[in-house]
Amino acid sequence: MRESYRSDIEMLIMPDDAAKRDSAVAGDDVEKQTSGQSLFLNHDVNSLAWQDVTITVKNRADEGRPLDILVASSGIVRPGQMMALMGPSGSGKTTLLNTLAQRQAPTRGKVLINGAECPLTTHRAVSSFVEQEDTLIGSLTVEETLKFAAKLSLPSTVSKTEAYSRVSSLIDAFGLSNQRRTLIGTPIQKGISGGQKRRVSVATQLITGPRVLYLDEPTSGLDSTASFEVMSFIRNIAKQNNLIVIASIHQPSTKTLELFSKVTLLSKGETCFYGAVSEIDQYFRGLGMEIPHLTNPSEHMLDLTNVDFGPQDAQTRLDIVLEGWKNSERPHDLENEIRSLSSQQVEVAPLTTRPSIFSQVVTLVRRAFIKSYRDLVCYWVRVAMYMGLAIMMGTVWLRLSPTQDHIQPFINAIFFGSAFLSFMAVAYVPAFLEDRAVFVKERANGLYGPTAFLVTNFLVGLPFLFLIAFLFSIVSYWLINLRPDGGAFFTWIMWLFLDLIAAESLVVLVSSIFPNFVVALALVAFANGLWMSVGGFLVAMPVLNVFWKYVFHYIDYQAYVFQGMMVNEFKDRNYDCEVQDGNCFCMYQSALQDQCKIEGRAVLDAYDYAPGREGKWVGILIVIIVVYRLLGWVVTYLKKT
Ligand SMILES: Nc1ncnc2c1ncn2[C@@H]1O[C@H](COP(=O)(O)OP(=O)(O)OP(=O)(O)O)[C@@H](O)[C@H]1O
Repeated sequence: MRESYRSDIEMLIMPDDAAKRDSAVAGDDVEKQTSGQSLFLNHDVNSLAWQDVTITVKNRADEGRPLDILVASSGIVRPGQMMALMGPSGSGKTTLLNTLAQRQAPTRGKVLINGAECPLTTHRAVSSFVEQEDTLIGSLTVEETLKFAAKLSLPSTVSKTEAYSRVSSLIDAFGLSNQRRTLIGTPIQKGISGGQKRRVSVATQLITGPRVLYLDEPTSGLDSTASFEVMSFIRNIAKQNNLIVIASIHQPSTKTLELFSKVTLLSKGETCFYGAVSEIDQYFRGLGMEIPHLTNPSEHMLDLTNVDFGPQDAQTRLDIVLEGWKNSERPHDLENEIRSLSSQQVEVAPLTTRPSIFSQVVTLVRRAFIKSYRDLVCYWVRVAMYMGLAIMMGTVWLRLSPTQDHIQPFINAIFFGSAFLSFMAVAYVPAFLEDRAVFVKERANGLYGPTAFLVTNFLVGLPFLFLIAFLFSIVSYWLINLRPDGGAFFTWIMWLFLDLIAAESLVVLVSSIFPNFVVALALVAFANGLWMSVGGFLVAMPVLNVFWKYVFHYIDYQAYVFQGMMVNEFKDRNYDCEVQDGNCFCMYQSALQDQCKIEGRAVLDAYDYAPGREGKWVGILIVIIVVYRLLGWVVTYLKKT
């Protein structure tokens, strides 16, 4: 069942326009009117060409000797045209696409816009790159996804009305009007189809009105019908807006191939064919390699150029294709066509007015807020888990009494509460990695940087962690019967809150260094095990050997939380000693011994946790949190993938 989300948070995203849209853009009529209209007509870029582009790498398999993975590739694409980069796996499609998009510098040759080489900033300003993997946020609707993309990418000079109009036009142009308020979808909440997801991904890249669009395998993972649908929408938009589209594509169906204007066919980095789709048939017939009746031309071209899985004479056949290309007039004609391009620097407004970090953080916080209250797995399952833990703890250590035989269970409950809750932060690893994947993609597209990402992550985490600390404590604190005092209760919540922030900061740091689910999970679990062991409770400080003490104990955030909670429990509470046959036996010696009681401070003395140092411990915890976060920022800043 597809859920239709009435955008109750619309006012949050684009308040003015949500209201206007409700009155103005509600019906199908308007949708029909807007579809087919130009979204952002390209007036600036009249050609994208590449000339003799060669990429040489150090061959991993041959002691780093030079290896050409792309050899003297040339081509030209004009406005309204869509070019397919085709070839068998490993033929160099992605390498060429990345080079054209200036994500990779050519060893030799040039990439020209309007016949001239242009600076990277200009190229970025006029183009967009759609990655192979969709990294959409599953708990947002189609419309919200585009609105947030608009908010993050459009300069402040673009008015809200204009931004909304772009979003609306894109939704219509990509045939997503009926899915406007449907969720993208998560593993447990069904959303739009795979093809529709691809269309949303492409639409988000068109918000800024690029003139050139690069697509890395836009149809991968889609069946032939969905592939055709996705490419048809892109083709129509390219035609209507005079856009230049270049897509690497593996094996399009005949119908999908016909949507393209041109094809570059590669094998082992060399050009096998470059030209109009309509010329494929005639060209290969000329080589004596006619496309057999009822055979898909892409399949035929791949068969001719694939030497990995082809028949024994595959290499001979490929040599004929390569020779055929070199000996034809075509490379020469292409060279002349590129040379004849009148060199003219592209004029585009530099993106100097990007949204400020503050505005990016506000947008990202709003987006994360929506995600958090909709994404069951990410947040509510974790809340449920902590509540289960609270009930478990509260009932295992049920209603302890202030007597000496319950002193140890109290201490154990404090240790378990602080250590295990911190340990459970491992459950945050998948959610963080998911957010990070979205960030990596959005950063590559120039939307925002590590500061906005990590500040948002921190801010969004705070209320959630406070909620967990509060709900967990409200159940477990009173069931266990920890010191029954309002002030003590809120102090306990404060320690738990700091504990959870530190634990989550550790998750952010570790998962940023190792952005792999299993590795991050194992390392966070290991680190928590380490903090438990060296905290001073399981192995008393005088016994703990100097290595663990001086290298790890003093940076162990769990230790400060445990000490703080111990002081909170024992500082102002007295415990009854045991009376046997009228005699009083006290486990701890204190000033109240003559009243057959133990002063809680005597317990603290035994652990050397003198009250009065809580402020310092809170300070140390904050420093640990800040250091984790700063290190997380440094790693994220340096690590681009
Ligand atoms: N340092 C290197 N040493 C050896 N080979 C390399 C090196 N770097 C890249 N290659 C090879 O260059 C070729 C081009 O890779 P590219 O990813 O561009 O191909 P592709 O056509 O996009 O493949 P696919 O369809 O599988 O994505 C591959 O065969 C790759 O193994």
